[in-house]
Amino acid sequence: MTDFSLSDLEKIVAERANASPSESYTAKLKAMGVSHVAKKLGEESTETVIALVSQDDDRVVSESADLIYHLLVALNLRGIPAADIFSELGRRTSTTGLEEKAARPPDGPREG
Ligand SMILES: N=c1c2ncn([C@@H]3O[C@H](COP(=O)(O)OP(=O)(O)OP(=O)(O)O)[C@@H](O)[C@H]3O)c2ncn1[C@@H]1O[C@H](COP(=O)(O)O)[C@@H](O)[C@H]1O
Repeated sequence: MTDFSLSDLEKIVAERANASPSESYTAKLKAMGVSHVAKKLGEESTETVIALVSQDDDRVVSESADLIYHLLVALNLRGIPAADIFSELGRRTSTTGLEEKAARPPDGPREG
């Protein structure tokens, strides 16, 4: 068990994004731009899926950590605080997943 949180990692990412790309993987990702980070996020997603269906628990944990780290970097580059994601998840707890899905527009992001 650890009390390390996603907010802690978000702060580290925000700080390291301003470091030199030669010293920081986060800064290197930032220098490559949001499209590159989005591509990396897709790769990490695929690796997580593969781990979930065919690899051991340690690998699932490792790939999930890679995925979450890259998502936090992507959000940082877009200037979106992780708190916005937590707020949205919190808002959704007032309804069931099936009700929330039914209330979504046919396609595209939801408003508000
Ligand atoms: N949590 C992470 C983290 N998870 C994964 N990774 C990196 O993400 C990469 C994922 O592996 P891949 O094989 O997909 O990528 P790669 O081949 O190494 O990289 P590319 O050449 O494809 O860009 C690895 O280089 C990992 O080191 C992370 N890098 C950094 N962090 C956190 O960010 C902090 C700051 O790191 P720096 O920015 O490097 O100082 C660290 O102390 C950690 O807390």
